[in-house]
Amino acid sequence: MSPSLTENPQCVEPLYAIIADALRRDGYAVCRGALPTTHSLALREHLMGMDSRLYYPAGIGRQQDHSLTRSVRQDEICWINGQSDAGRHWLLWAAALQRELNRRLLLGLFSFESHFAHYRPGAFYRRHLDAFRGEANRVLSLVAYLNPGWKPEDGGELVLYPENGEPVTVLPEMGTLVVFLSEEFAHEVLPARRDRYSIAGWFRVNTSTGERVDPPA
Ligand SMILES: O=C(O)CCC(=O)C(=O)O
Ligand SMILES: [Fe+2]
Repeated sequence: MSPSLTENPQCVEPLYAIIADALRRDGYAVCRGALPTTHSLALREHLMGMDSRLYYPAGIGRQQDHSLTRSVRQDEICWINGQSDAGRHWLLWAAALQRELNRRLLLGLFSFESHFAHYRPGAFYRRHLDAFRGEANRVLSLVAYLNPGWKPEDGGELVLYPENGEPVTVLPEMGTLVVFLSEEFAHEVLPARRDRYSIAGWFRVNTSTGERVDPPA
C-alpha cells in the first residue's frame, strides 16, 4: 500500500478493509505506509524529544528476575497514557481501528493498552506469544514502526511464526503496521544494528466476572 492511500481521513476506509480481510483470511496483516505520514512523524518527534528516564526495561509476565528477563527481551518501554498530543492522537487512532474491527469482524474488542519501545543496537525479544490460549484477554496485537529509512542490513526484523506455514519477516520501517491474533502467532524481534523505535499495543476483550474486573480499568 502506498503511503498516500492513508494520507487523508476519507482514505482510511480501505485500510480498515484490508486489515479486516487479512485477519479473516490469515490471522495477521502487514500494511506498509499504514500510519499517515504526519502522524508517524509526530510520534517519532515525540519519541526523540522524550526524557530517556521515562523509559524502563520491559518485564515478562510477573517475572521479577532481571537477568532472566534480559535473556528474553531487552527493549525499554514507556506506557502511553495520553499525556502528550502525539500519545493522545495515537490512542484515538487505535480506538477508531478497534471500532472498525469490531464492526467488521465482531471481535468484541473492549480495551487497548500500548507502549513506546526502544531497542538499542543488539537488543532483541526472543520468540514468545503475547497471550496464552484460554486466557482470553489479549486478543489482538498491534505493532507500529517509527524508523525512517530502515534497510534490510539494519536487521531488527519482526518474525511471525504461523502454525502452518513459512515465517513472515517484517522490516520495522516508518509507518508499517502489523496486526495479528495474539494467541495464534509466536513471534520474535531479531537484534538490530541501529536504534529501533516502535509502538506495541494489545486489544483486549472484557473477561470480567462477578468477582473479578478484567481488564482492571
Ligand atoms: O517490536 C516488535 O516488532 C514486536 C514487539 C513485541 O513482540 C512485543 O512487544 O510483544
Ligand atoms: Fe510480542
